[in-house]
Amino acid sequence: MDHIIELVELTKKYGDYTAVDRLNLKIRTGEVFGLLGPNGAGKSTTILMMLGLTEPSSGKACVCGINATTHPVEVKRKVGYLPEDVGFYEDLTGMENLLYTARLNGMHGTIAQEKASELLEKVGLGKDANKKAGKYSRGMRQRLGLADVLIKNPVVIILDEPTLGIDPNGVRELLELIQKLSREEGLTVLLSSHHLHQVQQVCDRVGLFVSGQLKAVGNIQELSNQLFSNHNFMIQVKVGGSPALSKNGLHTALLQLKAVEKIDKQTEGWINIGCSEDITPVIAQTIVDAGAELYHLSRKSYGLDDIYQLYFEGGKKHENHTPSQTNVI
Ligand SMILES: Nc1ncnc2c1ncn2[C@@H]1O[C@H](COP(=O)(O)OP(=O)(O)OP(=O)(O)O)[C@@H](O)[C@H]1O
Repeated sequence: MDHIIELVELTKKYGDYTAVDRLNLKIRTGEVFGLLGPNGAGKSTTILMMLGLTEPSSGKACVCGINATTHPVEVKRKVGYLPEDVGFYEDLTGMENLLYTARLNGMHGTIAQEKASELLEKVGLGKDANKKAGKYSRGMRQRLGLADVLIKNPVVIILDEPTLGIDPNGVRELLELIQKLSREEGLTVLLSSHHLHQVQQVCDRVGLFVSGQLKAVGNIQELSNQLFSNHNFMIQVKVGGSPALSKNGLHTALLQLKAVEKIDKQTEGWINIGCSEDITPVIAQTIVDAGAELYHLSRKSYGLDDIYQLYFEGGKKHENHTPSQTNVI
């Protein structure tokens, strides 16, 4: 099966309010997919529909080819779900909590013991296996949550804001662990978050959610191409020399280049040049030929920051937007 999750025109309304609006999305087997969007964008509602925990108003959500609304129990057997806040028996140890889940899933005796130990090692809690869950830090609880999800042998894991409230080191460790699990075990991971940097770090592809709608899907390069197709290459230069020359002669010379689509002059000699193709050497030559002094030249590419800003802070920013990621030539 190429696509392990398939959402077709998935919609959820609460009265007149549309929380999820005609969502179409296919997630490939084995990929780490990020649902990225601000609070209230509809990520959790989408996840609940995938798990069969809330009914869509229209459309459908299929996981492993199974309709989550009509066959929620079958879907739950395939999917491990780690909610924002995992509940554990605080007086039981990490190991005892895992054994409890194992028993609920029909796993007993030595097999359950071995599996629980293996998973605790895998999530980095080997040394803390016999510590009470109530004494675990937030990061440790999330890692125990991952082990708790994995003991059910799922093929898909869905993580809702897994890094919330964890310190930066813990976040890094958890994300590395999620990525490793996906690579080593062939697991499909769906991760919901509003932390763009975390999503960028760990996800193969990202879906951008805004007000219940999926605005764009792809890896960072694809998103960048979809959203900034007007100016595929932004070349930034800092020039000096005669003010008259840089104001008129150079501007005209640059605009005469076929690939140049837009020129934004900034202060202190900085100029952003939007181009349809990478003509970095030609721009350098044009500046020198125009008699200006070239102090800096770099090609910028759009990162998730720019993409996020475009959608979450309004389209107006797009026009004057300065990309954040710089490849200095
Ligand atoms: N049971 C409900 N009744 C009415 N409105 C709801 C209900 N559940 C969610 N909503 C609304 O639907 C919208 C989407 O909520 P949802 O929790 O899916 O967003 P989210 O992207 O997961 O946000 P967060 O990151 O804050 O969890 C929000 O405006 C929310 O208030």
